[in-house]
Amino acid sequence: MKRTILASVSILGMAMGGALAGPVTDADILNDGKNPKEVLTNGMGLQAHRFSILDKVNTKNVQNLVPAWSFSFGGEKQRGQEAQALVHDGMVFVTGSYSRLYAMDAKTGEKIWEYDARLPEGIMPCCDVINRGAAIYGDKVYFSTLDAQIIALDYKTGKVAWHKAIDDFKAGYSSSAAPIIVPTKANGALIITGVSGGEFGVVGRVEARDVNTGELVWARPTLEGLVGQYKGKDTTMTGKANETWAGDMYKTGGAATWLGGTYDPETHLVFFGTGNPAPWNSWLRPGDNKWAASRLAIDPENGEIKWGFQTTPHEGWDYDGVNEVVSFDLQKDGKTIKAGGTADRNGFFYVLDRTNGKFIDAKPFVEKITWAKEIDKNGRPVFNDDMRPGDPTKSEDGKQGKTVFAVPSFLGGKNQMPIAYSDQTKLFYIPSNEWGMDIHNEPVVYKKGAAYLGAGFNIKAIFDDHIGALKAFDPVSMKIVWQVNNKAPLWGGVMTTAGGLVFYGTPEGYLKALDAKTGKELWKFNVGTGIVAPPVAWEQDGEEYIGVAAGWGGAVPLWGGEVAKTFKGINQGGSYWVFKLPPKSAAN
Ligand SMILES: O=C(O)c1cc(C(=O)O)c2c(n1)C(=O)C(=O)c1cc(C(=O)O)[nH]c1-2
Ligand SMILES: [Ca+2]
Repeated sequence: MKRTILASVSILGMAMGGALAGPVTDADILNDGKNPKEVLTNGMGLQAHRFSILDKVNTKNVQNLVPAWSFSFGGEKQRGQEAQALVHDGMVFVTGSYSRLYAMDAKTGEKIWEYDARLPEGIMPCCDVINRGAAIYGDKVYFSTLDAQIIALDYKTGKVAWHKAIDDFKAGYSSSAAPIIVPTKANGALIITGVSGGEFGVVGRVEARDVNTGELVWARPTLEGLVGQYKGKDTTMTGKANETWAGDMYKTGGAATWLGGTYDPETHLVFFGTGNPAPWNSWLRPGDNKWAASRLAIDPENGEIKWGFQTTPHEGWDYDGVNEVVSFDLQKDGKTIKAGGTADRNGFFYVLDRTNGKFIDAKPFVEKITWAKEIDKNGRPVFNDDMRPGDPTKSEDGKQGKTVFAVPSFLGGKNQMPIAYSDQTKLFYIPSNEWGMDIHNEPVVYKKGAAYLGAGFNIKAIFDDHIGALKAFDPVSMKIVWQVNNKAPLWGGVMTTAGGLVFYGTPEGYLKALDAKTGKELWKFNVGTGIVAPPVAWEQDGEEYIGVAAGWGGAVPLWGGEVAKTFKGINQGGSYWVFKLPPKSAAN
């Protein structure tokens, strides 16, 4: 009897795409999200739905979920574990916050190998030691490090295949995002990454490298007035110099691409968001400051910009526009539109036509927004002028402009934690935060490798009972369908499944499962430290496994001002947790 069941499971497994052994191919990458035995991309599929087609764990049995294994990241000072894991060839790959990469046995959690990038003294990450995950292709697994390097390792042994510098960490560059793999016609599969360092006046860019050698194929600066590169030669300029920037300000203008990108095979476009323009003090840089606080669609063949959409022109509150563009089919007025959904740090959820960047709609996903009244029909915010921190040169001593209380705080309606889109409910699930800040501007001059803000701030709660709120958002009605509040700010990503579930973690240490239709809490488990990473699911020997990295940290404890003081009790750490249903007899 048992043999028959096993045999039928494996036949089904083959029909759905079995567990892959050996090198990861273009087809495997393009198929990610459709083969439940593998998780090959950040986003659980190139379009970043974070939707698992698995339904073995579902609304009826999720309350029985128990730990299968847990893995310690070991070492000292562990914290800020923001990475999404990858699963391939019976192995789980996850990056740790101190630029480490761990390979574990997917069934037992046993360590297979570990790689420590050994960070030098003097690195300058703005927002804690963090890393959001790896990429996998061929026989290699890839990740970038806080000292702005990118490293390829043999995925079976952890041996270094190549190692390249993205940029100079002493100039404020770092790297915190998971790279993405994109198959191209002209240059085969490319590994595409961004840069971090907007708080130090770096020059934001997206770049693509050869997966086999790490050689640079193209680079695309995000700041208007700078010239792109293709195979060592200059190409086109991004926009026109000084059209939306004054003087030379664009040369240290930020717009870092620090959250990484997504790729849409249907339009063959790579989408990257861009961070704050530098410095934060917006009085020093009159104009819209393109392409900071924007979304860019880039041609993966050569790095050309196909379209740009700026969410916060003349940004002045650190509303980085890096948030991921999730490609989805929008059913509206009897038509199917190739859309992109994105929950911006500025508190508005945008739906764009992803073929051309045309604005479709934007509505708030947080309860309160003060910096803008609304988004107009062209997609441009209608500013609340008295919510822009005052010009310091207009103050009595010229040193500190007027303080305003702006909502959301600079840590945003949403920050680094990725949203999910359910192919089943057609809803987006957004880990959001409701908070504000006192913010003022100060004079500042650019100095290489020094903080370049020209602002002071203090984040404060706006409601008594919650800061975090997980929202189910309908991109057709542009309304919130349900929300579940959380006392501490949510800082971990979301996964949704064909089992009708939404999984997410909280700083209080709970991994939770909700009913995707109603938001009803169906299960929770405390992992003993705050969760700031997105969960994943995969199938192993016919069972569904659910994994998440645990370890409180990231920007909230560092920059949370008054709010951070209330979370002193949450322990940091570093571990990977995996759950599954107990054997049939135990679960009834
Ligand atoms: O402008 C930038 O280059 C940049 C980079 C990063 C980063 O690399 O993590 C963050 C931010 N900005 C930022 O503004 C921010 O709030 C933030 C939070 C976090 C985090 O991981 O918790 N990173 C970053
Ligand atoms: Ca920033």
